Formats: sequence, structure tokens, C-alpha cells
Amino acid sequence: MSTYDLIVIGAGPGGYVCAIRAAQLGLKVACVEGRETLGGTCLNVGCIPSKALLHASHMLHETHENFDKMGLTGAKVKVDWEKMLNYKAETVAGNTKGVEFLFKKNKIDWLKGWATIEAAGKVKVGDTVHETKNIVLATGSVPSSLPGVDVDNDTGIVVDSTGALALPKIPKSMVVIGAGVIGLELGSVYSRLGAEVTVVEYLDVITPGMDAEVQKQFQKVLTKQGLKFVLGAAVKGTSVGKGKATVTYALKKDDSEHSIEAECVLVATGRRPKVDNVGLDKLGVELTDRGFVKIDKHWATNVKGIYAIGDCVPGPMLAHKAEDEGMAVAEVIAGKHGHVNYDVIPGVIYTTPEVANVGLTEAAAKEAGHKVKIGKFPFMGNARAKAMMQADGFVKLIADAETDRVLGCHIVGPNAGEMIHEICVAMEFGASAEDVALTCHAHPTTSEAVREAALACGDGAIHV
Ligand SMILES: NC(=O)c1ccc[n+]([C@@H]2O[C@H](COP(=O)([O-])OP(=O)(O)OC[C@H]3O[C@@H](n4cnc5c(N)ncnc54)[C@H](O)[C@@H]3O)[C@@H](O)[C@H]2O)c1
Repeated sequence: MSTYDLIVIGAGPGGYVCAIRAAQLGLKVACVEGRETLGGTCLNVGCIPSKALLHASHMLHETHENFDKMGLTGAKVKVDWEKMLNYKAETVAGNTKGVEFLFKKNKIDWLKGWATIEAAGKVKVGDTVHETKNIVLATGSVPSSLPGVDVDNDTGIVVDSTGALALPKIPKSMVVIGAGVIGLELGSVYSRLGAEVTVVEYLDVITPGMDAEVQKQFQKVLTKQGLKFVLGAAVKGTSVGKGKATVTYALKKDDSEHSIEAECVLVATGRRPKVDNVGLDKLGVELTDRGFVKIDKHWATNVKGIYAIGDCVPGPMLAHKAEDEGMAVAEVIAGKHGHVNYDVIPGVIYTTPEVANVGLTEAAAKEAGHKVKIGKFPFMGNARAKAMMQADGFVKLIADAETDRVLGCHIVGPNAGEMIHEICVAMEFGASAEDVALTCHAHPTTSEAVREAALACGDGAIHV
């Protein structure tokens, strides 16, 4: 048994990044992970496998919809589902093995198994109790359950996001419950692979919390791609028959009850923090009323020597937010000044087109008391997007009308998830819309649309 400076519990993006940074800062570090592979939900059953399926299904969509228009003709491409799942598995394995390599490189011990905390400074894995000066909880989250809906990933009929990444076959029809990030990314995948997809959403809009114009445009584009939406509908339950499920929902406007049948139902109604298997209750670690681990601004819980980061603490459930917190808490534990700017955390939906945002929405900026100016630029005016046949969408930049300081940016369009970082950097440096507008952007790139939106905050965009 060895004594560590830090034991991190959970090797997802929050936990493994924390372990690496702490080791780089000279601490003796171990990370406990009970899965067969490192990387947590993100690498194993989240961000990474879903991106492989999104990429493959996007390629298929391009061959069917746009290849002929570009003069690429020939035999029609077909889907080999087993092969596609292998490609997904190889993508995952490459990444999880990469983390294992980084652990070895940084001399981090991987304690294989599920951890329980016996007391502050004592972490039990299997039959061994390891001593440590500090503990970081990075236990992540799991899909929330919905009353009346029994998920069974083995049969592949009513599944959560994990089951939807490994369906036994491509269903002919799919009902997605919840028009959030998971529902729309995976709904898009199966729609492109040939399923009739209907999304049932409780709210009257899709992607809750996003800028209203983005919500509208994004729904329009997805509808054009073949997805159907039933909004303002509360799902009451599912029943499973022979190879099919029936989803029952009530429309909020008149309480009328309806049902739809589908070969597969994806439940994507949010995730909840995973905090129930490490013994926090016995230690007296305080939780919030929504079940997250309560922390102060240095990620410390109320029990000395125990910190928490990532999906198990309040804030957006995003891998990159967890990574930032992982680095910051490692610095705090090493006696430095870890910091996360929660005002500049981008969000991306990896559909085609992508949707990306950072900072305040127009409504939130006004609510916060800003007089705002809006610069909007459509991708129809962007040469590169047109050449790529992806000119649906726009960039919307929000700046303070008095100071010109950039407050937020919302993009629906090609490469949105990459382009948003220009605005993240601008916001980190307190830039004005004019700063962005005066920065030379290479032509022809989709990023020119960001500059045009910034120009539209001033004397006007050029290409509209
Ligand atoms: N690309 C990414 O960044 C990415 C990808 C996947 C997941 N995530 C994160 O994972 C978390 C979970 O994602 P998610 O999409 O499951 O949750 P979400 O909270 O984004 O969306 C869930 C949706 O389900 C709806 N809903 C809830 N109960 C319902 C009911 N009974 N009937 C109909 N609709 C109902 C909600 O109104 C909401 O719109 C989120 O925090 C998300 O940010 C992020």
C-alpha cells in the first residue's frame, strides 16, 4: 500500500485530465476506474462513439444527397451496420488506449475497480485501502429515468444513449423522447441511416436554453432533413410489444392523449449526477437539492481533503467543462491558483449543420440589463459554405450597444463547433465586436461569416 498525494475517483475527461495535470505538477497520483477501459462516458459511450456514427452517417448523407450534384456518380453506397459499429469501436479503442498511454507516461497508477471512500484520506478499491492526502470525485453522470418508461438496452427496443450506440439493427422507425443534445445528435444519425424519426419534446421549442432564433432555424433545417417534431408533449409511458414499442404522450395545450409506435424508442431526457456508490452519505458530504455534490469556488466539498468536479457537480454537463475543472482543481491541490471562467464555456451540437454557442443569448443579455446590438450574417453570403452545399444557417453575434464588448455568439452552420472558439478567445480577452471585425480572416473560409457578423455590429456586413 502506498500513500498518494491525490486519488482521483473516475477516469472520464474530468478525472483523467485532473490526474495528468496533478502528476505534471509533481504530485504522486492514482486514478480509480472500474470500467475495463479509461475515458469514462465521453470516450466509451458518449462523445466519441457518437461522433464516429455522426461522421459515418453524414458521409452517407453526402453520397445520397450531394455527390451526384458535384458530379460524383456511380453505384449507390449501402450501409454495412456491423462494419460501422466496428469502425465506432476502433475509434473508441484508439482513444481509451491513448489515455492509458498518458497515464503510464505520467506515472499515474490506475487502480482498477470501484472505489468507496472509507474516510477522508482512505479510498478502498477491492480489498485494499489506499491512503491519500486528497481525493477528487469525478464520478460523472448517468441517464435519468422517466416514470413509466423501462429502458432495456439489451433488446434494443427502448434504449438510452448507451443502448442507441449499439443497436442490433438500424430500426425502420424511431421515437426520440427529448429534443436536447443527445436526442437530436442520435436522432440525426438514425434519420440519415434511413429510420423515420419522430422527436417528442415536453417544451414548445427544441434545444432548451439556446438562443430563440437558433432554436427556430435548427428545427427548420432538421425538419427539411426528414425529422418530425411533436412539441409541447409530455411522454407518459411506453409499452413494448413484439419488436415494437408504443409511446404515449399528452399534449400540454389540451391534455389530449396520443400514441406513436416505433421499432426503437430513445429516451434522452437528461442525465443525473452519479454520486450514490462511493459512500458519500456516510462521510457527510453535502449534496445540493438536485443531488449534485456541493462545492465551493475551489471545488472543495464540506469534508476537508475531498474535492469534486465534472458532471457530479452543478453546471453544464459537458466534457470540456469537466476537463477545465480537472486542471484547475489539480492546480489548487498543488498550491497554485486554478481558475475556470464559467462565462465562456462553449456548447456544440454535432449535427449537420453544427450548432454552437458561447456566452449570453439575446434574451439573457437583455435580462441582464444590457442594451444589445446584434450582428447577423447568413451562410448564404459565404462562398465556402455554398461550395460545400451547406449554406443553411447563420452567425449571430451579440455585443453590448454601449461598450461594443462581445457578449455571446450563436452559430448554426458548417464548422460551427470549430468557429465558435474564435469568439471564446475574443471573450476571454474582453474583445469588442470591432476587434473581431478588424481581424483579417482568410478567404475562402466559413470563419469569414463570424467576421461578417462582427462587421454587421458596426457599419455593416459586406456580402449581404
Ligand atoms: N454535444 C454535446 O455537448 C453533448 C452531447 C451529449 C450529451 N451532452 C450533455 O448530456 C446531458 C444530457 O443530454 P440530454 O439530451 O439527455 O438532455 P437535455 O437536458 O439536453 O434534453 C432533455 C430534453 O428532454 C425533455 N423532456 C424531459 N422530460 C420529458 C418528457 N416526459 N416528455 C418529453 N420530453 C421530455 C426536456 O424538456 C429536454 O428538452 C446534457 O447536459 C447535455 O449537454 C452534451
